[in-house]
Amino acid sequence: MAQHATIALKRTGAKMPAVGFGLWKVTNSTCADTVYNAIKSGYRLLDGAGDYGNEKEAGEGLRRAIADGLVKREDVWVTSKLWNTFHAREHVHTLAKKQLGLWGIDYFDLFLVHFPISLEYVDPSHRYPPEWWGDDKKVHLAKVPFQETWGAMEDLVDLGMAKNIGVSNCQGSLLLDILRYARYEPAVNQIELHPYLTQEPLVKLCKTLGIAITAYSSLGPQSYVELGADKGAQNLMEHNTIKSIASKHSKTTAQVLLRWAVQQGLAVIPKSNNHDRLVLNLNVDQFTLSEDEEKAISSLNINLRLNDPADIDPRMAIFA
Ligand SMILES: NC(=O)C1=CN([C@@H]2O[C@H](COP(=O)(O)OP(=O)(O)OC[C@H]3O[C@@H](n4cnc5c(N)ncnc54)[C@H](OP(=O)(O)O)[C@@H]3O)[C@@H](O)[C@H]2O)C=CC1
Ligand SMILES: O=C1CO[C@H](CO)[C@@H](O)[C@@H]1O
Repeated sequence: MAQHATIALKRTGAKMPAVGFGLWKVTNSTCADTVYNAIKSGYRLLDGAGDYGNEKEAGEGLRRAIADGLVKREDVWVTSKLWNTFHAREHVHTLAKKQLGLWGIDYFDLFLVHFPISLEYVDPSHRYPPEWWGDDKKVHLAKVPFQETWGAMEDLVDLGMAKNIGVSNCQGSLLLDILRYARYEPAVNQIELHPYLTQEPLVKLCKTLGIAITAYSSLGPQSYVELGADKGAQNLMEHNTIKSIASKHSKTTAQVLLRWAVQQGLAVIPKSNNHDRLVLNLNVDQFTLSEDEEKAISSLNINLRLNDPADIDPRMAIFA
């Protein structure tokens, strides 16, 4: 099996695979098989979260791959995330334990605070997977200081439940604030990043601080609703700039978009329910974009954010 690129994390030196498999919207009924086949095809990182609602099925696929001798537990990097309703100190440990139980494993390679937004606690025995909204379909903000949540995340490291901890959807100012009090600095910031949202200042800051970046939604807008048509956006996989670069390298447009991120030293976690696409997405190591090609892709930036919690409730504005 070909060796794929990895990114060394600062505190532990752990090598995180640069291309992983994203689990959001991976269909529950096929998730175990999809994960098994992803591992069989060479994926060594799975990116889950409490609210994706498929941790049990993903764990089944992983454990079947281990039982069949395809991999050992230590060969597969499992990332998961703490949902916004569980930020209070007393809930972090309980939820991490529950999520590990669903996966059927005893540690996460990386556990992330999913959003720097705390919502009112909802008992997981009442509703799991968790959501943005309460029973009344309204968002209920809570006031848990991030320092409290981070302290509880650090305890997970001490307890051996998470080998690395990090954040997601965090702006530079919050990262700098966390560094004031962290015993364990965030290893990773998982953020939306694609040619329409290149996030250059944040990428630069994370590089300076030694915080690795995982880019999500690397393929850009997928549906009409997400297109940002008012900003002139279109499906990036159909964009002429990407198409002409892809044809020069005899690659798919998706591979070019993923390569563009990986070549910047970022990790990516593409998701696909389709086996052929899943296989193609992993194979972005065998070609290099020229500097001009990289620049042409980066110049498509229009600061188009597809995943902004403020779209759900304006009080959740976390991006400048
Ligand atoms: N931390 C966070 O807040 C967030 C994290 N994430 C993580 O990032 C992962 C990836 O992000 P996501 O937003 O799902 O977006 P992606 O950019 O990975 O994929 C978007 C869509 O593109 C389609 N697709 C995938 N590969 C190809 C291909 N080669 N050619 C054509 N179409 C393709 C897929 O549909 P199909 O299945 O039909 O192939 C998929 O639904 C998530 O699964 C999740 O793990 C995502 C959003 C937020
Ligand atoms: O990661 C995810 C993708 O984005 C969604 C919308 O904000 C989140 O709910 C989900 O957790």
